[in-house]
Amino acid sequence: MKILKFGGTSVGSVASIKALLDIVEQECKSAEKPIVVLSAMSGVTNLLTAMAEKAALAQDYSQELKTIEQRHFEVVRALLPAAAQNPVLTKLKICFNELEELLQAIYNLQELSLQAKDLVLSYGERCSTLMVSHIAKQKFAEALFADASQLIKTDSNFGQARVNNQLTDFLLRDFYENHKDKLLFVTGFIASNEANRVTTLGRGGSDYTAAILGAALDAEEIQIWTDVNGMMTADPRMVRKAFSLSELSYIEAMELSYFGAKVIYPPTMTPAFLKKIPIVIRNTFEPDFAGTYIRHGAKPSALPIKGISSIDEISIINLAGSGMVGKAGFSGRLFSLLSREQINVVLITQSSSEHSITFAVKPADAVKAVQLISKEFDLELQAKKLDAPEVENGLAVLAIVGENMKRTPGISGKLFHALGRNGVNVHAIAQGSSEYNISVIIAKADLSKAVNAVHDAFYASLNKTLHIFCLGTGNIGKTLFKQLQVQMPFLATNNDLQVKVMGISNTRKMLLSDQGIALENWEQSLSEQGEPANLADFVAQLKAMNLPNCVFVDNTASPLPVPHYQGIFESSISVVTCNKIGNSSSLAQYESFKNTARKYGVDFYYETNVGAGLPIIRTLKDLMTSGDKVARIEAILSGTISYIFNHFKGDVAFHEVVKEAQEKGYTEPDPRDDLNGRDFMRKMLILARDAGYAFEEQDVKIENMLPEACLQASTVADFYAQLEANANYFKQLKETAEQQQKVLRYIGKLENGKAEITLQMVDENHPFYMLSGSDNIISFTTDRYKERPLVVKGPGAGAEVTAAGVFADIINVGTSN
Ligand SMILES: NC(=O)C1=CN([C@@H]2O[C@H](COP(=O)(O)OP(=O)(O)OC[C@H]3O[C@@H](n4cnc5c(N)ncnc54)[C@H](O)[C@@H]3O)[C@@H](O)[C@H]2O)C=CC1
Ligand SMILES: N[C@@H](CC=O)C(=O)O
Ligand code: NA
Repeated sequence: MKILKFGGTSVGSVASIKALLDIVEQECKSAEKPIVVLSAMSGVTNLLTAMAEKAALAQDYSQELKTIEQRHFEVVRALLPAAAQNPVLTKLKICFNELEELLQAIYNLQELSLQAKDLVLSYGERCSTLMVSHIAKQKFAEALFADASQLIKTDSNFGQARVNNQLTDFLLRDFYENHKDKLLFVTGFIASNEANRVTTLGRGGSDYTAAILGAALDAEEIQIWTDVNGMMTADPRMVRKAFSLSELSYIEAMELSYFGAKVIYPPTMTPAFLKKIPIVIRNTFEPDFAGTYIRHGAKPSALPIKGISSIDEISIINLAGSGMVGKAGFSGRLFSLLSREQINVVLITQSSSEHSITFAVKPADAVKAVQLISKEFDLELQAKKLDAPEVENGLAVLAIVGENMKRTPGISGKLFHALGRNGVNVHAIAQGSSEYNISVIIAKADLSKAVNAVHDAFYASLNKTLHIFCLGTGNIGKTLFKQLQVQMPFLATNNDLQVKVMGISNTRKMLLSDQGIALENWEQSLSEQGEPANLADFVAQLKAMNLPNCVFVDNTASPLPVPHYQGIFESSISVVTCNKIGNSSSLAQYESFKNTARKYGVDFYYETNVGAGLPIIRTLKDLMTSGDKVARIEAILSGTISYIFNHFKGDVAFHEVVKEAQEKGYTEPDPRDDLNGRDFMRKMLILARDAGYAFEEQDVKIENMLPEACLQASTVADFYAQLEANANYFKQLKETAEQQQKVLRYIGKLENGKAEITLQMVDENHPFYMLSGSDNIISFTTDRYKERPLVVKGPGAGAEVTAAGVFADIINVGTSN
């Protein structure tokens, strides 16, 4: 025989009751009839509580009473034929009249005892079960209403009564023996004490009723029918990727439901565990879904943890003082005091020196706990053997749960890495000695980010989500979006990575979306849904989203985003940038970015600052971190000038080649920055700094290759006009080189603590002679690459290769998370 328990949402509406009866009908096809246990209609227990509290304050509660009546009557009218309605409505009306009298008595006394409250609450289950059992009679003539307050016996701990198992088992077996032929509909949640006063089994106690029945009657299975697909890896309202678990052990289910996963009431597990009766959690609204099995000998899963649970509101109390050291009775006194006063301690941690204890309670209990402690330990406080208790509010608990944890090393490492990497500060840690649960206390504001980050860390096969925020939708920004869009399926399959663009801004518009922006039509979304751009707001909003695994991508050529990097790092967000301004401004700022990123455990990647996508920054970093010493760097690092010199041939005019370079996307947004050597200077400066030189801008000497009038041009149009006007100067330069069978090269050199960029004519013996297109070339002469330098060469400008470099940096953040 099976026990089928239906929760509040399953008896909450006409449609759900129909679904419930279909499920019961299906079960009735098996050899033995099931026993059905029901909760109150959803929301009714809350209404009953509110009414009782109002009555005790002599306030009007008639509206709530009317609502409860109407909800029951509506169901009866919808599900029973007219002729069958009256007897049921009458029975319900009698119940509501009794309830009203009871509330009137509370109103008159202006006093609400726990006993009276239990009696008020009992009407929820009694009315719903009475109603459903009568509706069921239409399908099953043998349907019978059974009031569990006559069958389950408890002590007099009203509100959370403890079951007298022996007597209860006896009564239940006896009742079942005599009613085996009936289809029993039993009230959940309620019981009675020795004096036959109604008691309740604690909030969510209908699950417990099902387990008590199951254990007493040796049921083959206890089914808990609810409105979700079983127990999930995390709260699906917080973690979109949470998924249903197919199987759990009793202990895992207990640990998961203790913190938050309110799918099953934790005490339910004990009777089922003792009798090894499987519990299965199923969804009334998706009856075909197999649900979650909680059973003895549950197969250990391949996953190191089963789930993540949380409590979103908690306070911690810190107790410290010399009086606690070695005092065996101290914790005993403390915790029996709290238990006596019904303060539930959620978690405890104690330092090994025994000098301090931290424990967590519900915020509503924190003040009371401090008062009780202050009174109980008055002497110790006065003698300064104990410091005044400290309360910290606004906290949450996150716990990872799983039996496999104790067999798998590195679990806590992974947990703390995910938290640290995302800037989640841990206030306290507790690990059960069972090692089924590691709990951390964190700020409530960080909970959602933390649960998502931890979920991503442990369920890697589900694809980790990298949240990116992009500034700049120009040449590079646009190309990056195209590349990302094409590559997304590959990343999901091969890198277990999902890249979501959460925000885009240019100088005109900005758009942030917590769902992510689809890259197929980002331009349309930005123009139609975007707000006027405001950089400070954009940064403030992306920080406030407090998402895990975040990257800020600066694809602008503007100085304005740069001052925000610092605060972005401090919010534990990585930065990827092709904008050279950040790293080539003051040395102090360059160092501060590096140090802050390191301090907050995030990445700062800027490969495209030098040589676009060519692996130059990375190569230098590898040389430096492996202890090599750079003796000399020689390089051509302006793709634009390289292109110009490679194409300034024959009759073509200089300014026309410059124009071509701009049209091909090699130049800076302002081509003057390339031709006046400024862009090259920035690259040399960044390289010098990465090679360990404390350089400022003026330490890189630039040999100017333009006539003065070109340098003085005040607009880009004027610049082109001046290039044209000085055509002869460039022509001469070219011809001089050609006459000597040489080519023009703009070459940077860093050696002996000096950096310079010079215009040179080189012959075919020079290693930089053979270049084409927008090629960059760099040679590193180091302690280890002494005889023959390490050379990197290839296209060093252009939207495709630059966006690809930014892309690779983003993925490197994703995979180092
Ligand atoms: N073109 C190339 O081959 C390479 C370019 N880079 C760098 O790439 C960066 C971008 O270059 P392009 O895409 O060609 O520039 P672009 O001028 O085409 O685009 C710049 C974008 O940044 C946006 N922007 C500017 N200031 C902004 C602000 N304060 N807030 C929000 N958005 C802002 C603009 O609206 C525009 O969408 C530059 O820093 C450049 O040095 C780096 C390596 C190679
Ligand atoms: N404008 C730059 C682009 C790469 O940084 C160049 O020409 O090299
Ligand atoms: Na590069």
